Amino acid sequence: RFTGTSEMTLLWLSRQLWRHRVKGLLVTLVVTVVLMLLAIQSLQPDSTRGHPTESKRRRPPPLAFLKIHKTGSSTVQNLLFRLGEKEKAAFAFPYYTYQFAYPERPLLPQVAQRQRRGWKCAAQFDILCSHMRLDLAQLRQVMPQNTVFFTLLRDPVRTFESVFSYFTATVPAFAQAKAAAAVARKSALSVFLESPESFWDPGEIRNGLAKNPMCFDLGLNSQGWNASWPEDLAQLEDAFQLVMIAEHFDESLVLLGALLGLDHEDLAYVRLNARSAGSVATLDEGTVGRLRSWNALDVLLYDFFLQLFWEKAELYGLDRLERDAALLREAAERLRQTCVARRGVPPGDLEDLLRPWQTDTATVVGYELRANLSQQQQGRCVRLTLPELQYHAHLYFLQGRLDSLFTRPPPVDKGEHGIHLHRGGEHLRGKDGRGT
Ligand SMILES: Nc1ncnc2c1ncn2[C@@H]1O[C@H](COP(=O)(O)OS(=O)(=O)O)[C@@H](OP(=O)(O)O)[C@H]1O
Repeated sequence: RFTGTSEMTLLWLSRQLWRHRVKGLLVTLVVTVVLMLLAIQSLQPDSTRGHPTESKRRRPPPLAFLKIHKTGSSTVQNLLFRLGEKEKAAFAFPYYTYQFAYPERPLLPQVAQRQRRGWKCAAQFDILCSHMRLDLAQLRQVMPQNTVFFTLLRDPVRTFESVFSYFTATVPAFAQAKAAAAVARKSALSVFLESPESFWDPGEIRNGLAKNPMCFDLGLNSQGWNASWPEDLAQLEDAFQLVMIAEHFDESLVLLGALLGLDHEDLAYVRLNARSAGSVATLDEGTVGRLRSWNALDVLLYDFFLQLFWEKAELYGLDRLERDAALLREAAERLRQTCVARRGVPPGDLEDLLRPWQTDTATVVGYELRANLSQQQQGRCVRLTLPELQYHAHLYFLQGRLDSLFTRPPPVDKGEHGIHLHRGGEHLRGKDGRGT
């Protein structure tokens, strides 16, 4: 796909990256950064698509999307990345990484640190959509006053199953259940659900996702029922102009489009970060019941916002919503037909640029693009399928920040090859918190 020296370097780097995937922490991080730089520089600029409304369209307001784990949030983030890149938006990114100090919440220091270090910073941010644990007060200080806040929820049973599968090795409560399951010769999830309390230490912050993960990401007290719950929900209802629902993804996007003045072409997407069928557990009725009871606050949260969602849908008009969702599906299907040769592609078959981050316990599939795309189509199609970490790296580069990674290092460990990396090299750390 890429030509000449760049192609040979890429091939070499690809092999190195794959070979050292598990053990080569610092070396691989350096390789990853260079690889991203080379590959991403090869992307053609996303030239405007020239549909009739393009020139007349008003610029969307500033946006803050709370990216809640395992709800379909990477699909929405990709859409915002594409939109923001086209509009030359200023992204409020975390410092050298893809998430805001998760699961801690020092959002402001992370943003301010960049400014202190002299990175090019716009007067105000247009889009914030990286993982964080919500802290409304800080978020309001970072983003302009007229920011539109929105987020996405997913059925709590499916969300937890996905969280468990993806983070089995890194959430301590899950890892302990996995160890016990190996002895009992059962699945880690079923062992965990038999007695979740016995694996769960609520004082361990890395266990945040182990119970009511959506509430946790929303910054709520997610450990159990508490008196402030109704008030907390009311605050969220106040703060978020839209809470989308993954089970009604297209309808949610139509409502988002109406809120932001976007059309179907802007909203077209492919489903990102999906696990292979083999990584998804089949849940019997008993397991579903146990999942719902362990995640009772997430169930309440979801039911509350599902009702609100339908109220918004009724205001929009249910028939109109279905019509517009059908048009969006058509636009998305056209784009998929143009771009995608094969979906559900296992990681080993994907080129590095398009390979989603993998964990030890879940296989995440991706897309193979059609051959013979024009340069313009290639730019658009690569962006459509570009996984979260790679797209972060690309936008960092565009905003002149990856450059700073090499020329203006923060206080650091000195990595191999004499290149300074931020401590632990979080910049391109994997989504389970380990290096690549
Ligand atoms: N459009 C749409 N509709 C419904 N569901 C979707 C959609 N896009 C992604 N997904 C599913 O969301 C899961 C990935 O979620 P995230 O991208 O939020 O994960 S992450 O926290 O950023 O790693 C992942 O779920 P699992 O496959 O069950 O793990 C995706 O399949």
